[in-house]
Amino acid sequence: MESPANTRDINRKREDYLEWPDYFMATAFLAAKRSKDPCSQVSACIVNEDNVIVGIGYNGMPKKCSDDEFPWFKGSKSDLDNKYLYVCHAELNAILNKNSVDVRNCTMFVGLFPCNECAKVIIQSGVKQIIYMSDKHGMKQSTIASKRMLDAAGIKYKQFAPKNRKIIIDFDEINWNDQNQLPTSPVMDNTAKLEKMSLSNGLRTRLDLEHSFNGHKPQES
Ligand SMILES: O=c1ccn([C@H]2C[C@H](O)[C@@H](COP(=O)(O)O)O2)c(=O)[nH]1
Repeated sequence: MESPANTRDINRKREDYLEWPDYFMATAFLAAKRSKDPCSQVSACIVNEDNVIVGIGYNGMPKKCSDDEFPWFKGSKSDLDNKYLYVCHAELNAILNKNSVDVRNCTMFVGLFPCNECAKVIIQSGVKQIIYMSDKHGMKQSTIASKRMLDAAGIKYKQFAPKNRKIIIDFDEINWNDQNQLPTSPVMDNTAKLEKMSLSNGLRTRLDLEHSFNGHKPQES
């Protein structure tokens, strides 16, 4: 759990930082917020062996298939009027969105246990481990088939055990230590002033500098 801002010690390494697994699952859950699916917002975050995120995706209509025009129903009599024939699954999107050469030996963090179609793509892509949050469709044949294929392919899967049940993102938090900044030193040496001169715009800073050299001007280059 994060400590409230006003109880933090600004001189000690934070102990309440997000650990990798919570960070990756939270990243997946954040991406899921982009999904337009009214029932299940699913997403996947692919991480390589160096803990670098190499792909993120969520369930959504394919590119150029407007999510205002294609259906989000699931109970319509005609399959053509339901979402299932159209939606790209989160896992597929995450793999297609990869920003690395491939996703071999990567771990996939997913909200929902991958269906059989996603399992096929996961196996072919070389992902070696799946960490999932929910197995709510565990009794469905598509999930049973998925597990059968993943087992055969030697891909490990395990349910996520979060350290934090809730992670709150507060856009105002960046300003929490506004009042706790160390005061700037009253004695600024000439080196610092030279750096300042190169960083900020000309005349005023230059005049400061000339003043601090007690009248001995630095040579013009
Ligand atoms: O492995 C999966 C399985 C499903 N999805 C997507 C496809 C749909 O948009 C929803 C499932 O909708 P329900 O209303 O819960 O049946 O989840 C996925 O991305 N990956």
